[in-house]
Amino acid sequence: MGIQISHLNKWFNHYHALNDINLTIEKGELVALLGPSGCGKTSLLRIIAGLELPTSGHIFFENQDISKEDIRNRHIGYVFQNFALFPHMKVIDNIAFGLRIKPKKVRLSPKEITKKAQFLLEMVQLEHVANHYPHELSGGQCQRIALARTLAINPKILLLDEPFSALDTKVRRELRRWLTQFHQDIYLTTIFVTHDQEEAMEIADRVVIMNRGVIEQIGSPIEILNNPTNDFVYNFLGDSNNLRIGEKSFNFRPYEIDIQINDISPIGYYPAEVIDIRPLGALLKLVLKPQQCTSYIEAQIPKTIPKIQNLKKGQIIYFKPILDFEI
Ligand SMILES: Nc1ncnc2c1ncn2[C@@H]1O[C@H](COP(=O)(O)OP(=O)(O)OP(=O)(O)O)[C@@H](O)[C@H]1O
Repeated sequence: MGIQISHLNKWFNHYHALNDINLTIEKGELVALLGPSGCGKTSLLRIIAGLELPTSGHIFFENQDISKEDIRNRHIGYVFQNFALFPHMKVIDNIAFGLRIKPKKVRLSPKEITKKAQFLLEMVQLEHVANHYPHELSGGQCQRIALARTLAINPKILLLDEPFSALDTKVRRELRRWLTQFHQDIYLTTIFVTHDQEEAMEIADRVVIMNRGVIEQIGSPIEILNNPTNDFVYNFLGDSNNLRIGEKSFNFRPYEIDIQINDISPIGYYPAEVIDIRPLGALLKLVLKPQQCTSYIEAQIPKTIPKIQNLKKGQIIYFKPILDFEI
């Protein structure tokens, strides 16, 4: 189901938590709401779900204005951080629960309910834990069961509010990959709230960057990364060096830098002292102090580049920002 949000505002007493939000989400799209704590992501999600009413503005599901519609008529699946499974119920019964409590006239037969619950367990690739209890599962498995339990009621829209944020980094990475694949299979309109830019970039078709109740930019991960529309978006999307040398100012990412290790300065390069060298996955992170500046900058260079193999702290090297935009 497609979603359209038009001129939506939310005030909490005197606080303008959402300020003229306009957003169209296509059917089957996975959109991430990304922004710092308190920017209004959860408020927007809760208003879409019907848990909260907007102060003004409209929400349309497939061109139908549902702004005042009860939550039960919105056909929403909502999964959040620490989504609680019923601890005294086996996994399979947790998933079947929503189907079993439906009114009798629309309820499936017990056999059909079990079949559907098993199908959902297969979808989240956890058939083997059907008869386990929640406390016997890992955090990542619990969140996948939470998703299966939510999908059991056939939602038209899936809302995920920081569903992986309570998990450790490695599990989060696995679940991100898993979710992207899963979403491609089920093709369900999905809104994913996160404050983690890496997570948003990795899973979303489009990213909505929010800040203090307004939308700063909407675009695909590549569009946003390559063409940030303002300083907030640029700085929010990752580390950046803000460097002033004489009359010139540069903004560049730690990986947007070229390093030369020569005895004399190549044209267009600046001298800097190597302050620190740290491994960072496939990269080396260098902290540099440009000679004409008082502040430090950070450079990230592929570990395998031969010229940096024997780099030492205290050494003078030459650097040049690349892909920089000069101010
Ligand atoms: N029920 C409420 N009453 C008063 N203020 C609220 C209420 N809910 C949210 N707010 C305020 O609205 C702003 C946006 O909150 P919201 O939870 O939507 O932000 P968020 O981007 O989801 O943040 P986080 O990432 O920390 O969850 C915050 O300043 C918050 O204090």
